Amino acid sequence: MTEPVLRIKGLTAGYGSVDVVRDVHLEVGKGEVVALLGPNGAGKTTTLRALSGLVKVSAGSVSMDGQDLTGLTPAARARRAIAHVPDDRGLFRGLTVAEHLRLGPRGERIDPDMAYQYFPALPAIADRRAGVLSGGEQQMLAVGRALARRPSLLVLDELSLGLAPVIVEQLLPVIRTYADESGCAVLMVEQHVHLALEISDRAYLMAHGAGSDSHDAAVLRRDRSVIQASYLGGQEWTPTADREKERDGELQ
Ligand SMILES: Nc1ncnc2c1ncn2[C@@H]1O[C@H](COP(=O)(O)OP(=O)(O)OP(=O)(O)O)[C@@H](O)[C@H]1O
Repeated sequence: MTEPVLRIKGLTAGYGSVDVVRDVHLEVGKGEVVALLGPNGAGKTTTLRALSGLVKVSAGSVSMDGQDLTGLTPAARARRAIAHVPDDRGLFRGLTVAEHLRLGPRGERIDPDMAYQYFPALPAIADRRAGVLSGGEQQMLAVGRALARRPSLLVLDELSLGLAPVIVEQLLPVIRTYADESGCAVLMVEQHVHLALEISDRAYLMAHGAGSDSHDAAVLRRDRSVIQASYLGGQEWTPTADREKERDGELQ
């Protein structure tokens, strides 16, 4: 079997002396889009931050292309072509779009054309400062900036935060296309479960700091019981989009 781009084994991590993520196992292959799903506080963001070296890991390992990243700083991991788009987007309000697309850790290749290719709306606003952009424009810039680094692993934390669903519906397919065309491995945390599963190959479900086995996204799209159990401990759960359709009488 070919080595996955990202392999997380038995990851236990947290803040101070408290581990909030325990024994999480996860893999993402070349060109795969994998969703990490789960309710608030499940430990999804902590898992992403741990793999990028931003949170203390007390057990387990994170490896990329078979190489253990333990002990590497976040900057060193970024040089290994991990691009992490945090949930606050990580932009500088006073810098323009073009300036953001020239930025990169020292010695790292930056290719603004990648950002402009995947987000054709960006060139027209290249001279605008990030602070005056709409939420959707900011998110295009945040993701575009990550793509400009030509990552092997793209880590996305709640792209949809603060965005209208219609904007999310436009953004997420770009991620799928990018993974297909570039071979980049994508790990994404997303609260819009329904939309995330539309573009994902597989998903892992987290609850109370623990992970799950991998689930095929197509199966989860058809059978919601697994997700229901993960999110609400068995309470009824329906994706927002489907709730709207149900209200409109489209679903039984
Ligand atoms: N900086 C921090 N210091 C201490 N505890 C934290 C810190 N950040 C998060 N936590 C705690 O760790 C647990 C997991 O949080 P995390 O943000 O990883 O969950 P999540 O699944 O991403 O949730 P959400 O979907 O709400 O963002 C929570 O109980 C949270 O309160």
